[in-house]
Amino acid sequence: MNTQSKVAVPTLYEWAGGMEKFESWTDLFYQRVQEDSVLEPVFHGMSPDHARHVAHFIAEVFRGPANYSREEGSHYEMIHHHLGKHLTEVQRQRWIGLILDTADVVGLPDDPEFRSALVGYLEWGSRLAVINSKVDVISEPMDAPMPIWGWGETGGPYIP
Ligand code: HEM
Repeated sequence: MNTQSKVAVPTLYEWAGGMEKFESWTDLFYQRVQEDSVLEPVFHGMSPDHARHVAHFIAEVFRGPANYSREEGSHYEMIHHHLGKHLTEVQRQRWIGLILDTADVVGLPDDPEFRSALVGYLEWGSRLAVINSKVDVISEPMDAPMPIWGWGETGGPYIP
């Protein structure tokens, strides 16, 4: 019997393991970026807060606490960071490959439902980052809301 409907469905943030998990993920990812020949030039000289801000951004999108939008930026500002960077598809694919590999290294959940949602979000967000990097002005309003991501159509969380 499928008992899923009788239990509260966790958010992606909760299922991932909370803020420490997001922070350890992006910390290690941006350390590895600095050793990657394709990505190092893209992120050369990035702010020491970069990894933490990206962790807080994704955690908030996954329905975690609003650290990013309360203290560190907004959806509009996040887009602004990508403007005029002229990111390429080769760089995006390396970014996706490395961040997913790092998800395995730090032990983010690897069940099919979570990974489907994670990959869906990273594909969506990274493609928008590339699109935004080709323009110099943002078409979104300054008060554009943060995106919200959920389990999607897979019906998660995965129950073995
Ligand atoms: C889901 C996908 C993505 C998210 C959520 C995201 C999020 C962010 C955030 C929050 C910042 C601001 C960091 C800060 O405040 O210091 C930022 C900056 C930046 N991102 Fe992304 N990003 C994504 C994809 C990408 C991709 C695919 C690339 C390149 C391949 C990229 C390149 C950059 C660069 C170059 C900056 C500016 C770094 C600097 O301050 O020098 N981003 N991103």
